[in-house]
Amino acid sequence: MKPDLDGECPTYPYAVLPLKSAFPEEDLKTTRSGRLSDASQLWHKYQNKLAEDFFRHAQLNDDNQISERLRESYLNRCLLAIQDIVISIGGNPISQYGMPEPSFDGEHINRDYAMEINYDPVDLADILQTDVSRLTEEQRSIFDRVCRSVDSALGEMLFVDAPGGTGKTFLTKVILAKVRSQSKIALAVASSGIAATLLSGGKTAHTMFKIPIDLDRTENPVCNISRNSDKAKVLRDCSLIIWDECTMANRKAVEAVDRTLRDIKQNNQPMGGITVLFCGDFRQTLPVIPRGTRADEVRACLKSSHLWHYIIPLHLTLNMRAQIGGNQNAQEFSELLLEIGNGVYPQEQGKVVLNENLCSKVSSIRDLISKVYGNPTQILTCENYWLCERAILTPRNDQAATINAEILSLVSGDNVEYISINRVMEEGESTSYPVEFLESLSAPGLPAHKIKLKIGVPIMLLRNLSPPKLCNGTRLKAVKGLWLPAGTCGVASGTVLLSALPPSQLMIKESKWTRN
Ligand SMILES: Nc1ncnc2c1ncn2[C@@H]1O[C@H](COP(=O)(O)OP(=O)(O)OP(=O)(O)O)[C@@H](O)[C@H]1O
Repeated sequence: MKPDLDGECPTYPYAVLPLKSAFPEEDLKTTRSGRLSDASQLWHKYQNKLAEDFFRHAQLNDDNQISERLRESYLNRCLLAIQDIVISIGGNPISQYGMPEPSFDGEHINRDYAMEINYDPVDLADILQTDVSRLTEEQRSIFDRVCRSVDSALGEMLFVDAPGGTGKTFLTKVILAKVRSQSKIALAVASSGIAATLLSGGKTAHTMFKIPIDLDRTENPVCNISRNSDKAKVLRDCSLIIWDECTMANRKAVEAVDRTLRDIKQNNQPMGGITVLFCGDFRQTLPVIPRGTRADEVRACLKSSHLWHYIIPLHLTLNMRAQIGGNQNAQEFSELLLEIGNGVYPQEQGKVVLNENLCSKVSSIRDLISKVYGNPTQILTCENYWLCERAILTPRNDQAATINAEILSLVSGDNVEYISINRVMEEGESTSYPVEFLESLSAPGLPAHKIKLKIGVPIMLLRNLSPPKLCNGTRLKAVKGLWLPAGTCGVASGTVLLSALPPSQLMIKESKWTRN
């Protein structure tokens, strides 16, 4: 929810924003600050329209007219669903924004289940109508193979080896639409939050399957899902799982899911007999093992799992990104990436040298910045799409800090400095952990002790404080309110997110920081 920046109480249920187009403009009475003035009146006027999907399900199930009692019950379910969205965005129930309070009496709604079966049939039909005929021959053959496995409940495990740009996202979207259009459950997961946002209904594998964080604690980890839970019901009825970026997943995570599914489905086939489509590219990043060697990474990857023997490999080879753009350099670049990934591209002292036609060489960080952003002052006024099209990537945090400092110095405006709390939780330990030591720590996935921001500069979110929308790696832009605890940001892809990030208490267990 929007923080109370200009002295008025927050009254706008922002979750209704996506539904805005459903309401006639004249009914969207807003206050001077752009907030909805009477959400309750809007609900009473449009409740039947908003609850259409719930009524449709009731009619499909009961095959007759809905009684008044049932109608009330479905309206209540609709309110509960809206409340879920509002809470996921702002953390407050809808009654705080003037909407009627939904009742929980006698209702047990399996929200996980409802989410997986409530895909809009019109959207699914649209995808199928436009995209199935566009599949290339190799995409079509994988599509047919997966559909056959789902239709005949073969419970196969398939792996699509898909180098970047070969149309894996496009293909998985069509497969998901096909299976969901048959009123079956198809779950879409990815190993990273950013990849999950590209999948329809996608979640990270850890969230979906409640995979334990510390996989090394036990030899045979299992997921934290009990047989009688709501989640277990979803998994029991699931027909297909698509797992993107499986090549980055620790094999123990996949094995934990396998054990859990066998148990929940009481079926000793791999993955409890559910068809699973793994996607990924072993030429790209393998599982990250902190301070691990190359051998540790290889040992942790899916290919080293006993499950790999059951997996049927399939391949996407045609680079659609290069094909569609018709850009010769894009084709050459995709071939070069494959050669590097396959380890056959020549190296000079452990480094690869790129052809001049595929890159521009720069001699300093300032040159690099001007190559990417032109005059950095335009960052302040540029459109979000311009910012979305450019980024500077670097493998190390210290290099990122240097580049950030340089860009900040070139952009006009005042620096606002944020400093993390630099005290230990147990006062008695303060002599072992002096302030200077705490300030020098640089934890993975967390900002440094001191960060500087200016209005308008792009920021990358390091921690998913509010998944799935704000997952790790989401790019934000500081738009106003930098004096707030953590600023008010807009998502760089265009949607303005009116949300103050809550102060968090995070605990990091890192043996390298234990002082003797
Ligand atoms: N059969 C197709 N017909 C038309 N366009 C396609 C087809 N397959 C893929 N594309 C387009 O090609 C581009 C690359 O596809 P996509 O993003 O699915 O690839 P990807 O393998 O997921 O890439 P990456 O791994 O780099 O994210 C996209 O613009 C996509 O819309």
